[in-house]
Amino acid sequence: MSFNNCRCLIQQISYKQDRVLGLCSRGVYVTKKQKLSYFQMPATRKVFTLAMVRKTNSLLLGLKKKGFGEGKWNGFGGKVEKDETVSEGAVRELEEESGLVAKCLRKIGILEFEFAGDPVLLEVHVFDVTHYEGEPVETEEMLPQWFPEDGIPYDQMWPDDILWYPLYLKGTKFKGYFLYQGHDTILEYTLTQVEHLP
Ligand SMILES: Nc1nc2c([nH]c(=O)n2[C@H]2C[C@H](O)[C@@H](COP(=O)(O)OP(=O)(O)OP(=O)(O)O)O2)c(=O)[nH]1
Repeated sequence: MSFNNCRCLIQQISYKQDRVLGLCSRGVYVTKKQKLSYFQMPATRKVFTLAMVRKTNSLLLGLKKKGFGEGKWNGFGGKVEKDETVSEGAVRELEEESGLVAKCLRKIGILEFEFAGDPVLLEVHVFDVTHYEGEPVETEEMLPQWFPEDGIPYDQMWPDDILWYPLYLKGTKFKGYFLYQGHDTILEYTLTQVEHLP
């Protein structure tokens, strides 16, 4: 375990006799005495998939009709279940949410999301899908629609999307970390191009 699991905002205040060292990304004030035990506590990690479906110069997005991310346009995906691999989860979620059956998946990114005050870290594996069978259909969760690559509705999407879509669209693999306050504000982030992904 390392201290990297916890990222501190520079917000130093005094707290009783002990000195508060920072406000952890999980929204908890950390004192010197608490530092070791708290910083060594890893976030609960949940693994998700996100399938990006593409054809020439167009991208298929779905309007999320309910649940997490409701009202936002996004790729298709969800939680990976215990008895499946990440790729199997990506294929299953894409079919459940859009009716499409992926014939070829290429992993293009890994994104991590934390929300201040929430101990859960979301690990999202992003896949490019250019070969598939079927036609997109509206499902309980998503309303699919094709968008031209130069007309992506970023103002109705997660705020991080406008940062990493350009890498995805030019075929660059990437890794990113985003710390959110609520669902609309990015407090801090890192985004890097990588050669290989696990
Ligand atoms: N583009 C984008 N996608 C995101 C972000 N954060 C985030 O979780 N996602 C993706 C990952 C998943 O594909 C999806 C969330 O999955 P979900 O909550 O719908 O999962 P699920 O269908 O298994 O959940 P459930 O409703 O069945 O409980 O949103 C983000 O900031 N940007």
